[in-house]
Amino acid sequence: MVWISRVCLRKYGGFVDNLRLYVKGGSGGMGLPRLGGQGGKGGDVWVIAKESITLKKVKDMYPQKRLVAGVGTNSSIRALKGDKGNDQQVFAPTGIVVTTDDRRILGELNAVGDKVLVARGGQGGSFHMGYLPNKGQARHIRLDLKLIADVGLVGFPNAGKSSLLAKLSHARPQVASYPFTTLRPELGKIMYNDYKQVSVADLPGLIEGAHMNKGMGHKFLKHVERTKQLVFVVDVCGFQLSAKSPFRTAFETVQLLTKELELYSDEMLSKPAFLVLNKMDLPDAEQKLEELMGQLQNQKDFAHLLPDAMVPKSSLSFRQILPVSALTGHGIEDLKACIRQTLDEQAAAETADLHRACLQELRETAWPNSPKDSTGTV
Ligand SMILES: Nc1nc2c(ncn2[C@@H]2O[C@H](COP(=O)(O)OP(=O)(O)OP(=O)(O)O)[C@@H](O)[C@H]2O)c(=O)[nH]1
Ligand SMILES: [Mg+2]
Repeated sequence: MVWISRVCLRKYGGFVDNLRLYVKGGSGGMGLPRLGGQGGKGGDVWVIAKESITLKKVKDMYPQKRLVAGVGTNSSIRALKGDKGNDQQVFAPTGIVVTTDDRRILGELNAVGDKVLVARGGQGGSFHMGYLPNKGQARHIRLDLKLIADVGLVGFPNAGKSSLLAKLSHARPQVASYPFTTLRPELGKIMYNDYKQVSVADLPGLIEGAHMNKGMGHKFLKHVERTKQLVFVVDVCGFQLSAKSPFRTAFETVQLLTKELELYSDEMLSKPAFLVLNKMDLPDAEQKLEELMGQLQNQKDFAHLLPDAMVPKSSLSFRQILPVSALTGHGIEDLKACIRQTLDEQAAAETADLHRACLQELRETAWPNSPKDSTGTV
């Protein structure tokens, strides 16, 4: 069955980022006892990554909400071995994680052409099975879209995330002076002089209490689960959601954002993170920046500013703290350079890890009995 929250659809303008489908492999064909014939295997159901497709299109493409593969043909006098049933293929965009209803991961679609087997066809009847065929595997699966970007922008509403994306890249996301202007994730690409491209995801604003489904909740955080870096975008002059909500200084905002990420998943906080203090063109900005730097250096002394439940367990150590103005462009080139440098360092570390693993494997093959060396040096 295709599942999609109607509220979500209404609220986020038809953007579909998850889909639930019923899939069933085809049953096998009957064996032929008289001549020892074997029935054909039932067809399988596959999810395959394809270009230029969205989950919304997938949803529209399968209004029947069920995908059942073909049945294997029976064994007969003319064809003792029955034919395999037709496979069913569901095309989906890249960036999809395919899970069962109980969240067991069946596979991921990271590149065009990646395939995940989601329902196996039943075996055809044969001598060993008393010539009776097996039914195909049947279950519900979920296709969950997680954008694949190098960098994710996270921040409270109105902090200037979309303005920053527009300054960093050619993307033109909607920008406005009210909270929750961005209703769905947007991607942009930073182009460097050496033609390297780095993708950046702008997300709808997070607010305190997002883990309790306040505002847009946590659901969009899944899109930054796989990014390599996080950029916290904070209005240096603070933020107030509405007249009834408390005013939050930049320091409190950093704490609250860290808490929300921590509540979503500890892994989020293990990524390299930058703190971007936006709106440095505003009159009080320099003074606020100084105040914030003092507070960040002595975080424990200022923990009392928020109720205990809102203070994160661990404090984030940012790779860099960058004052910028998405309006004037001040500090944007520095931010681009920091992002690039860290990505290059991460890539170099990954390559070194890979070399170490290859060396270790070579060593184990060549000298199976040699002691293991965690550094991989042969
Ligand atoms: N003065 C000043 N205003 C800015 C700056 N950056 C953004 N703004 C303004 O702040 C408001 C919010 O900007 P957005 O880019 O829409 O903020 P956002 O974080 O994407 O907001 P949501 O999508 O609601 O989460 C807009 O009115 C922008 O023009 C800046 O550097 N300086
Ligand atoms: Mg926005």
